[in-house]
Amino acid sequence: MDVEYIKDQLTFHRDFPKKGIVFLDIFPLLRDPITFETLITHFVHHVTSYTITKSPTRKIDVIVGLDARGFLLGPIIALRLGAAFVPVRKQGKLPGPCVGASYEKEYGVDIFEMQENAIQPGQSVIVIDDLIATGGSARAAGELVAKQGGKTLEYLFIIELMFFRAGTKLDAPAYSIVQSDD
Ligand SMILES: O=P(O)(O)OC[C@H]1O[C@H](OP(=O)(O)OP(=O)(O)O)[C@H](O)[C@@H]1O
Ligand SMILES: Nc1ncnc2[nH]cnc12
Repeated sequence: MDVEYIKDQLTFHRDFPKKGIVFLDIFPLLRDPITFETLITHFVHHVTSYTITKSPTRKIDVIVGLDARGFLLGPIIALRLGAAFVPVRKQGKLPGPCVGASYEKEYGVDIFEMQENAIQPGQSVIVIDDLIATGGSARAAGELVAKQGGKTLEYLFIIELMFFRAGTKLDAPAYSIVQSDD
């Protein structure tokens, strides 16, 4: 029921940001407080009923959110779970020593960074973003978590675009509320 509710409000834009790309816009979900609440509750329920059982301490220590749309979801979920929130940002945006990882996306190449010691060795981590397309961003984020000694238990997304099903390998399972069929 909540899946259909969320799916109905996702919108697609052809040829954005460049020709040939069908851009998926999640912002309509955030415009409606009931939809936004449904979305967050869905993620929190998934984590508490499924993901947490895979953590040795039965606790999620860190939610990692990806620049920029992962920042809209990650801190809220972190607060609800009593976990830390750690941002992964595009290169040059975070102060102090950082660890980095490069990745290729649907429409370009980028470098992600995370502040050094933002994650402690052995901590249980969930990575969250709005969507997964090629999986390049998620894979780079997982690399940063691993570089700091963290353990990614799961990758969470609102929607998984078809490219991901074509075979990107991550070091932990990916969970998406909606599967795209375009
Ligand atoms: O699975 P991938 O092919 O890596 O693509 C998914 C990523 O692309 C989008 O972000 P984008 O890099 O466009 O940045 P933005 O959030 O700053 O718009 C999206 O929010 C994901 O982070
Ligand atoms: N098709 C798409 N729509 C929205 N964000 C994206 N990020 C990468 N591919 C995307």
